[in-house]
Amino acid sequence: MQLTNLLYKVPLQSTSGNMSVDVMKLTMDSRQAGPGSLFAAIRGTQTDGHQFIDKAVEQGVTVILCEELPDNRANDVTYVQVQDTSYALGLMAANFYEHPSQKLKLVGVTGTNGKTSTATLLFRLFRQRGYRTGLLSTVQNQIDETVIPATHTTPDTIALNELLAQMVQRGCSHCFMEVSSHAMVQHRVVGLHFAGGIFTNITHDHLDFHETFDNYIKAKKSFFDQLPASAFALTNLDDKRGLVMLQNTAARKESYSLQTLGSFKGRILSEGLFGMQMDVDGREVWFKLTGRFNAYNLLAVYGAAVLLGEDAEEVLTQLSSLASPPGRFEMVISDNKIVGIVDYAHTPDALQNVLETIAGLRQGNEQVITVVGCGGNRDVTKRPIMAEIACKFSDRVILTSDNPRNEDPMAILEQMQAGVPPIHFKKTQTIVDRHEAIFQAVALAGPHDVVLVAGKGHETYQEIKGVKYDFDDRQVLREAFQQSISEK
Ligand SMILES: CC(=O)N[C@H]1[C@@H](OP(=O)(O)OP(=O)(O)OC[C@H]2O[C@@H](n3ccc(=O)[nH]c3=O)[C@H](O)[C@@H]2O)O[C@H](CO)[C@@H](O)[C@@H]1O[C@H](C)C(=O)N[C@@H](C)C(=O)N[C@H](CCC(=O)O)C(=O)O
Ligand SMILES: Nc1ncnc2c1ncn2[C@@H]1O[C@H](COP(=O)(O)OP(=O)(O)OP(=O)(O)O)[C@@H](O)[C@H]1O
Repeated sequence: MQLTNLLYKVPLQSTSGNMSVDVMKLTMDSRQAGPGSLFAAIRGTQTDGHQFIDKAVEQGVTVILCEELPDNRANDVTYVQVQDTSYALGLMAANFYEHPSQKLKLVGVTGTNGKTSTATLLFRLFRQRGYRTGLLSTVQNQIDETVIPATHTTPDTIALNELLAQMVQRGCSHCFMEVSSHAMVQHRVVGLHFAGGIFTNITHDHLDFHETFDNYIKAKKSFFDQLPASAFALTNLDDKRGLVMLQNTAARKESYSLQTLGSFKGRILSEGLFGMQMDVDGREVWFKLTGRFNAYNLLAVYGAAVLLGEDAEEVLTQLSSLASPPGRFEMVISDNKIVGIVDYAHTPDALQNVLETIAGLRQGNEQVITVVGCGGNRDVTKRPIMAEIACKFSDRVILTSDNPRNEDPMAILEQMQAGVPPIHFKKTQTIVDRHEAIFQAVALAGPHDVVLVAGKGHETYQEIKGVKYDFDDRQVLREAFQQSISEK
């Protein structure tokens, strides 16, 4: 695409060099730059892309997009200076891929918890209704039946537009995507045309990146601020910040609630480990998913589908047959009836929700045994809080490693231990090795007891010092169940 076309609607500060050059590729990584490509220099969290401009030029790059022009400029390279490279790159990526988001009904889901569940349920529902559909989520990206591994919750702006373009090419009519707060701050969705936005909830998370809760709220809200008037903005009225999210949106304001009068209303009538009965806008429906948090997700999915023009009754019938997304309250039951639950709860709020849900489903005096850890190189403030929550709602707790990444696993566990109240010391154990921790939890369990393995959900690896080792909580649980049965 000719550079001038690529720069359509991009606010420029200055340019130098040939503006009629053809750009065949966009990249924000100098290592990927070469002849025919445009290298966007982005100031990141670890380093400043401007430092790699010379490298990109050495490799024969055609265009440099930057905030600060280098002193020594190459004659055969075009330089485009903008105020904010990430923002400009967002607009350019949409231009480059010819605005795929305008050719789809694109719905974004944002919030601390429930994004993957809500987006995945929408994706499955729309596929079941016969639409070719796309999904961009933490667990995986998908174009109809084709699975494409995901590296981020929200891909970078180039990858994102490319994926949307592939969806259009494959005849998709809808795409459901997660919009993380990181994506908003880094302008990953700038230039996209959304048909709708959904807010799930906001609680303590990612303060390592946003620094204050206020900044985190602002990042989430900015998604709704940028929605067009033609879109819907569907919020959770039961969340304290539900209405704040919609304060400045141009989109049509819609809401859902389990407690008050929203555009879409739900009520849990009864629930068990294997499903729940709800009243949704006056219709009684049985869902395979359980727990109050899933009631919110289902209501958001139902509301969004209706706002996209689908028939309410048909939507509810089809939703009732859908199962949980991978690693979200996923059950593994042993032959001797120990109930294993693998859940991606890696925030204090999610952990509390899952444990409260389990407590609500208890029928007798079954024990709840929780195995939980916290990731390394991420928000440290949640570590003691998660340990405290685990203790408050469980009969036995095993603190263990999550993805320690580059941190010392024992140091993370010490920070978690600091949150264990003295009255709970006796029921708490620390086992660094996650495999051993899960085996120990199963060894402590009897029939009908619940072993909750929290934090890693669908992940099939454990990341230790830059290496991803094979590790799947569901698989380890199955092995532990087998061993416990052969020993008894
Ligand atoms: C904190 C964060 O969001 N980081 C993302 C960011 O990296 P960064 O800002 O640290 O980049 P950097 O390493 O400082 O480099 C700055 C620039 O120099 C460039 N560079 C660097 C080296 C070089 O030799 N040449 C070169 O050009 C880099 O390509 C980059 O453009 O930009 C990179 C390129 O898009 C992302 O891959 C990276 O995601 C990292 C891997 C990450 O872990 N992100 C997580 C925190 C994230 O985004 N999470 C949210 C979900 C959160 C949730 O809800 O759970 C997500 O949407 O996935
Ligand atoms: N609506 C909800 N409210 C609160 N907790 C939820 C909700 N939905 C799911 N959860 C809990 O949060 C965990 C993560 O759910 P989910 O993956 O859907 O959220 P997410 O927002 O996509 O998080 P991430 O981007 O980190 O994957 C689940 O395993 C469950 O414990």
